[in-house]
Amino acid sequence: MRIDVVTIFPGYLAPLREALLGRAIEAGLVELGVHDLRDWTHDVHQAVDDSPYGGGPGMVMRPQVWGEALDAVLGEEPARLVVPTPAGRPFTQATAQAWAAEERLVFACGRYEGIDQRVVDAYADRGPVDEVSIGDYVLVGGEVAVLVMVEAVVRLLPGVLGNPVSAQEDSFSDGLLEGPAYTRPVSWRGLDVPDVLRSGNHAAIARWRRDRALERTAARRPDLLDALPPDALDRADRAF
Ligand SMILES: CN1CCCC[C@@H]1Cn1ccc2ccc(-c3n[nH]c(N)c3C#N)cc21
Repeated sequence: MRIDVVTIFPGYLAPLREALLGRAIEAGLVELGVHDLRDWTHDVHQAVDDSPYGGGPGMVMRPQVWGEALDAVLGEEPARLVVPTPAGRPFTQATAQAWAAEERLVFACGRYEGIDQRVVDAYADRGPVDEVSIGDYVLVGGEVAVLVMVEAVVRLLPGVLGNPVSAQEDSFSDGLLEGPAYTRPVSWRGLDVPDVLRSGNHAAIARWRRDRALERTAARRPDLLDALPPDALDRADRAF
């Protein structure tokens, strides 16, 4: 997979070259290009924004600069263009799984009040464009959202995670939140690891973990339970 990111703050994306993602890049599993939007300005001030038509607070990012940048970065190769915005469709684990099958992702990081809408409209004729949000809160720009989305996608690529089973057993992968996890010591500050996890009874351990996941999901994210397909819960689950 090739990932390109266009931003006025390239340094914000430096964490993508650290740790797991950095190793994936070094292993050739991912190619990453980070591009400074101001490289496509032509004025001495390197202006990327202007006042909003219709008035209102703040500034809007200029379509001309974005058009030159995305024409250059996208080139003729097909790619999914992703534009983070609080007004976008929710980015979910299902989105990450779908995008993990893409050959190319290009992320356009907005700032100020956002990017002139005509940029999204113009590129919608050239390929898939997704306006997505990572959650119901307001950030200052798209860069942090790109860090989140790139990590969620790249970790799903074959060869990136040491233990591929992990990705299958994630929270959300089976529609439920993950239950609690424990490691040594068996007793810590008067708190003990649940006996079942030390029993060696794998069926009992699996049942206990499923029950804790159901319990946590019901308590914290009942919406996820409601969204499960009818056959997702077996008789033992329903008994819980
Ligand atoms: C605050 N300021 C005026 C109101 C509109 C947004 C703007 C800031 N801003 C500019 C570009 C940009 C991109 C993404 C996000 C963003 N916020 N929350 C999310 N879940 C996001 C995503 N994904 C915020 C952005």
